[in-house]
Amino acid sequence: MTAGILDGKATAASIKAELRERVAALGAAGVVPGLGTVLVGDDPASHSYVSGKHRDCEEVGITSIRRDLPASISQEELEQEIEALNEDPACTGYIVQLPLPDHIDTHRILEKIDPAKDADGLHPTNLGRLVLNVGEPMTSPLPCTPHGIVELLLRHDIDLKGKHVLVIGRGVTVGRPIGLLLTRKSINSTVTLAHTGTRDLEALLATADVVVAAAGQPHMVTAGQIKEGAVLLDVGVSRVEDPATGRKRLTGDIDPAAAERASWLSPNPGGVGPMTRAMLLVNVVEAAERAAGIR
Ligand SMILES: Nc1nc2c(c(=O)[nH]1)N[C@@H](CN(C=O)c1ccc(C(=O)N[C@@H](CCC(=O)O)C(=O)O)cc1)CN2
Repeated sequence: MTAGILDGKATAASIKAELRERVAALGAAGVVPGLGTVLVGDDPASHSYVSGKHRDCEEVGITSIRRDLPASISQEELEQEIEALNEDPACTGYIVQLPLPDHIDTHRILEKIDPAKDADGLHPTNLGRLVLNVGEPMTSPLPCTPHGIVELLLRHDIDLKGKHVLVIGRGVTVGRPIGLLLTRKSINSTVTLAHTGTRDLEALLATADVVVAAAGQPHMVTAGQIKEGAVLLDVGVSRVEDPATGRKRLTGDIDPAAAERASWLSPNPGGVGPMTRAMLLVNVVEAAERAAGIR
């Protein structure tokens, strides 16, 4: 068996095409959606992700508002930046790029975001709505990576009903919220959340129908460990030195050789990452539609 490719780039391109039409409809109603980004410090990967988000905005007609701030910024100064975006009518949704420097209290920053402008779906109010299962379809933003994974699977007609999904990694942007989405009645999967304290990961991998690997451990999931025909979603990203060139290379959590035994595999790069970016745009457009009373 050779796995089909869950092509995140192509799927994200279709979603962006759909969004262009919705942005045009908003424009006809006099509403221009605007995405704000708050980036603290000089981490090259974070800079590259934020630049990518603004390129996406340009593609679909969303206005960009970019706040690049020094790593030395204080908690108070950063909170003032957040308050300014909450008040800015041109900014209909925004994100704070993570991770923030160690001296910043990330929870306090995320709590300051106006939940109606929370384009990442990471404000406690919006995560709480997800826990409480408020509205289906949702009336509040969903976290981008979990939403992107579910959309990637559904748009490839992969049936998740009754399937056993093994999620590896308990981070707040992926591992914790994805189980809440997959166990909603409309999807109806059974989810196991594994983490560094999980005793027999091998046994779980050997029986899971779907594996979402979000641990940030290069090639931790291998062909020999998975169930024949499993669906594999590779979320984790590490930068590992290529011994041949001495240069750092993006490496996912799943060994690409696992494609030999899987039914579907999301490549990394080119799988879940582009979907994360696309779902951010969905959140921005939906927030603008709600604010305009269109949704
Ligand atoms: N506020 C947030 N911070 C972070 C999030 C998030 O969703 N919200 N997730 C990650 C970073 N991230 C988005 O911000 C992100 C990471 C990777 C990609 C992506 O498209 N990756 C490409 C490869 C990129 C490369 O070549 O370097 C891919 O997978 O094809 C998009 C978004 C942490 N922080």
